[in-house]
Amino acid sequence: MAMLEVNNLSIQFGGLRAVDGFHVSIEKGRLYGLIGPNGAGKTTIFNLLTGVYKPTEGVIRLDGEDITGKNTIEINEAGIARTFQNIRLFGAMTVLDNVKVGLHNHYKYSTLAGILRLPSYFRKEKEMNEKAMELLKVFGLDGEAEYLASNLPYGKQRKLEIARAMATEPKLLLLDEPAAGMNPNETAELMKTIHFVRDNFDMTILLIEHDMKLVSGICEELTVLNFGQVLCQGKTAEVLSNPQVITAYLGE
Ligand SMILES: Nc1ncnc2c1ncn2[C@@H]1O[C@H](COP(=O)(O)OP(=O)(O)OP(=O)(O)O)[C@@H](O)[C@H]1O
Repeated sequence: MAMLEVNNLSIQFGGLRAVDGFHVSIEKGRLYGLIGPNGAGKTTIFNLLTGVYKPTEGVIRLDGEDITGKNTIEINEAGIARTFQNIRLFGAMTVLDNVKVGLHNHYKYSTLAGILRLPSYFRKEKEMNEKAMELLKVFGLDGEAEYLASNLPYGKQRKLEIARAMATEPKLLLLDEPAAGMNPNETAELMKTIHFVRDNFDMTILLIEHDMKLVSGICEELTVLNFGQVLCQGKTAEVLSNPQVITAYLGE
């Protein structure tokens, strides 16, 4: 069974059909790319998959569960986590606290226990600190745990965003243009991080990216989107040599 199965997904904004009959099937553990020209509908698809928008038509299944029409919190709990085109960290919070925000789905204590500082509150806080530090270690950020997130260099902020998404223990990780604004060294480091996440967490990853070096370097399969519709789908090398794809996207 596919980890993500999408059929006939569509959304209309006024007269514009921004996503039109989108379909994809992504196996567990796959590193999958979604590419296409500006305005093709890629981010709108992420917004549909994460419940920001409700589709006009279509079905979304995650690991066999129909999640169509659920809200963002329900979808995160069902197992989809994402990062954004423009990094959205809590800049005034520490690196550690940013990861702990992601852990809150799994570590719940009552408001009363929090206000009264009951033993159960301290126990959960200690567990969360340990778990968050473990994750930061995995991402090589444990040395900066007490830094303010906004003080990290750009490449590390991206890593932290991925670490925070991973703290929610997702089944599917969505990365929206993770290499945007990165220099070549940062992009190379990011490619290692994405591979590492896939291999170590057995994670299924769907990413939107314009950097073709990253796309051809790490994506095993691709969907090319054009004017909201699937133009081409399949193994990366085959898709990138497809004449229609070269005309619509790569040759621009
Ligand atoms: N909330 C909205 N209301 C109206 N139109 C929208 C809305 N969100 C997106 N669109 C339109 O839908 C189309 C697809 O936009 P989207 O941001 O998904 O493209 P994209 O492929 O992610 O582009 P880029 O590569 O530039 O990020 C665009 O024409 C955009 O203007």
